[in-house]
Amino acid sequence: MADSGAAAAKSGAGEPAPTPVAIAISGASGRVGRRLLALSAADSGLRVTHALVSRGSSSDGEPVGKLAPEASSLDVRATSRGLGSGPTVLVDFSTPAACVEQATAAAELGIGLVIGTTGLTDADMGVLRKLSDKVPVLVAHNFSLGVNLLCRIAGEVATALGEGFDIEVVEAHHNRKVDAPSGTALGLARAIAGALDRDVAKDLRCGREGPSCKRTPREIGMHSLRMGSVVGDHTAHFSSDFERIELTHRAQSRDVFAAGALRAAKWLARREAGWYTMDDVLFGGRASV
Ligand SMILES: NC(=O)C1=CN([C@@H]2O[C@H](COP(=O)(O)OP(=O)(O)OC[C@H]3O[C@@H](n4cnc5c(N)ncnc54)[C@H](OP(=O)(O)O)[C@@H]3O)[C@@H](O)[C@H]2O)C=CC1
Ligand SMILES: O=C(O)C1=N[C@H](C(=O)O)C[C@H](O)C1
Repeated sequence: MADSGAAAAKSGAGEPAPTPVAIAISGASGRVGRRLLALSAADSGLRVTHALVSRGSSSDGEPVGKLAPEASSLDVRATSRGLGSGPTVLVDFSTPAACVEQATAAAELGIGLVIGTTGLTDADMGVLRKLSDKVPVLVAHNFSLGVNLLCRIAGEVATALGEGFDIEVVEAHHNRKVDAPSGTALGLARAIAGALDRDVAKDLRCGREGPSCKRTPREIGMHSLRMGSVVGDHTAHFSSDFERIELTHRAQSRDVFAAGALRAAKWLARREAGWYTMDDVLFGGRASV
């Protein structure tokens, strides 16, 4: 590991350094996957055992240093051959289909799951829920502290304002993002809907078009912008006829997602089988901030 010397020094004379948590990264060749490799290589509390890529990936067989130069010290090659024994936790930032496939295989081996992939269907979520009978599973639409705080605050603002405010969520992302609305925007809408006793299945309205699309009082509007290299912006708008509140989070670097997911992996490595969220990691599962 890159700073194992520093870790030994930190642990104090005579104290053995804690055993690093062994992780596999799925989606290792992706935008987030590469940052996961880079940050884990610099973390003496982690050991990367596998860097999973798709069958047919141009990265298959490459040393991980080719995917992220900061990970050149790791003696690991990207592989499409799946997991063997070794990792305690699988960290997945891939595609919905790959996520379900890799997670199912990992759970068979008793490996815990940290899932960052968005665009999962209800059926996909059902599969992951079932896997949590066997292994610890943590699914998060966003691993940043700020977004998880934003969701809580937005729920509290919605409760305090009550009815009478129009609510619209606007998200912006880079032009390579495949799913819309973002998982985070959906999570934000769910937090607001929960606070107001609304139901996203009925009250969420994605976009508006046409001659008769006047908003209804209960609807939560949702709008997705795709442009350039935006890492991830989310705003919840609350507006009456007289005043407006806008709660905004802007991610400035993908490292905020990668660092949050690695923190979650270390936390999950010590947990029993079950279903967990970032609330458990960041706020100890407390109901309010
Ligand atoms: N929860 C959060 O905080 C965040 C979630 N995300 C989500 O994470 C996901 C990935 O995002 P991003 O990194 O930008 O996307 P990318 O498209 O850059 O990366 C996804 C990677 O998955 C790989 N992949 C495809 N199939 C498989 C497979 N069977 N096994 C392993 N890897 C596979 C692909 O490449 P290859 O073919 O080379 O394997 C690709 O590199 C998205 O759903 C995104 O919305 C993104 C940011 C933050
Ligand atoms: O695809 C992305 O990039 C992101 N996806 C996540 C989402 O869908 O919410 C999180 C983040 O906003 C970046």
